[in-house]
Amino acid sequence: MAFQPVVLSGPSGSGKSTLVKKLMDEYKDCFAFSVSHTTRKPRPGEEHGKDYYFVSTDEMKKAIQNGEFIEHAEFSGNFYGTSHKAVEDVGKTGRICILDVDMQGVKNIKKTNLDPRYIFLQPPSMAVLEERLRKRGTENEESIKKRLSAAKAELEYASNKGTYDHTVVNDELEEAYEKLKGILIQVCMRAPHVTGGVGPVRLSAYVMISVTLFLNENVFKQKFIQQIFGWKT
Ligand SMILES: Nc1ncnc2c1ncn2[C@@H]1O[C@H](COP(=O)(O)OP(=O)(O)OP(=O)(O)O)[C@@H](O)[C@H]1O
Repeated sequence: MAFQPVVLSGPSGSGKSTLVKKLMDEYKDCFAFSVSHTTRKPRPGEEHGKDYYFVSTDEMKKAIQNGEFIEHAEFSGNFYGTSHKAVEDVGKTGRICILDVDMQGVKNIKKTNLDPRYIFLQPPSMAVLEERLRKRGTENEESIKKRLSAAKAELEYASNKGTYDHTVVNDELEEAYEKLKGILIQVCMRAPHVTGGVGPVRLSAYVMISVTLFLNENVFKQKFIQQIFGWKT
């Protein structure tokens, strides 16, 4: 059984990398990024097939024409893309594939038959977003302005009903993280939301999920569920 991939999107500075890092640190066997293709040259230490699939521009263009990519983009003269196969490969390992993409990536994915769960990470306000981007210290003034203006468009797009399956407001980091985990449990279960339940509801949900996952031999996902439900192994 392959799990539904998860698309995590949100303005630059909304906290996507921060939350995904927390998730991967805590549940490294449950989630993975797909390996992207790029036409840029490998940097020292980067491995083909692990960090990226390094391909020539000709190969990349052909693959794009063949419809092999879920989404692709060009940045400073190089192509980058996520192939259908790369996402399928993650699914085959029994992990949930996380795609961290911008609004354009979401629009492109919506044109494919990937059928992921779409999660929007929303900053508490534009003022907080600006403050976080400034504090991060990675952008110059021009880049901050560009990101804030893109953020407005992203928020507007996200406000259209049905664009995203879930919205997580990243105000308090721990709260946002817990909410994200609750959504991911739903992806694991492909069943209605149960994390808000207490006592017997949580227990029966836990038993149901465990049996399902056991039958599917996804033992490490049982661990994920156990940890999330507070039953440490
Ligand atoms: N809940 C939070 N409270 C305070 N600071 C936060 C919170 N979440 C993230 N941050 C900080 O905000 C900054 C932006 O977060 P992060 O780099 O994860 O965003 P991003 O969405 O991955 O951005 P980009 O798309 O540009 O990669 C980081 O410095 C991070 O430490």
